[in-house]
Amino acid sequence: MLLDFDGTLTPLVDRPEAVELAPHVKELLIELQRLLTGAIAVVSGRPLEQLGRFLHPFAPVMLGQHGAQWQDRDGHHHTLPFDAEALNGARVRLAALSARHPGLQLEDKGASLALHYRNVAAERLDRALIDAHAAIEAEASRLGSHVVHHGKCVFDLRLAGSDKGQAVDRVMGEAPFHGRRPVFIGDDLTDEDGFRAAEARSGITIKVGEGESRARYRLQDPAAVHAWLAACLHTWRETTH
Ligand SMILES: O=P(O)(O)OC[C@H]1O[C@H](O[C@H]2O[C@H](CO)[C@@H](O)[C@H](O)[C@H]2O)[C@H](O)[C@@H](O)[C@@H]1O
Repeated sequence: MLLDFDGTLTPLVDRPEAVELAPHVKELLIELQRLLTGAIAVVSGRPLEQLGRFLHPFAPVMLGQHGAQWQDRDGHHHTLPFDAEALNGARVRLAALSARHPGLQLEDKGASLALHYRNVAAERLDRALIDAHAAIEAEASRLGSHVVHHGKCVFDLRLAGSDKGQAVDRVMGEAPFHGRRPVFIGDDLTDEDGFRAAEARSGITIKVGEGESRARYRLQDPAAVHAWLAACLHTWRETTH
């Protein structure tokens, strides 16, 4: 079971730090983890440290920053290499830009940066989008190590060289996932790579919400995801007794 986080496990909220996973959903996920003998992973654009905090005490296999960060069997975190000093330059310039645009928020993810525009007022949005897009593309060209990904009300300056498809391959190559059929659930463009990789392994793919997708199935929103997971848990419990 491979789950995206924002927009899939949790509803989207105004600020990245304001997200919360309800205690009953954590309990559900912990139960699923037990039943699936550990074969449950969260594959997210967020950094691992954040994910660990938001999910606690649920502690699944985690892949962060769209696959550029992962945990090994001993729980150690790994990140694709990048030039921290060069990224710091980008961080300083993008922070200055966000200070000039009310509502524009810079998220520092360690190895990647995101410019969120969900809270920019409608009358300022066009200008903010033009400036934010130009600035973040310029930083991607300067760095060479990063690419721009346009997510939900966000420009993500993420590490190149990996995506959620590679994250799925990484997870599925190891126990306890190896040899099982993946189920990938996600809501955003970045999850399409995960769907492709899951399909290649005859997996089940579920898109959350509206919009074009290569996924085979559809759930309306995170509440529907929770209900579906609860139904799976119920059925699997019945069949394993
Ligand atoms: O791959 P995901 O787990 O879906 O992460 C994608 C991005 O999610 C977060 O941003 C999104 O959710 C925020 C909180 O609901 C919302 O305010 C924002 O507009 C969304 O884009 C996160 O902050 C990013 O770092 C992730 O890349």
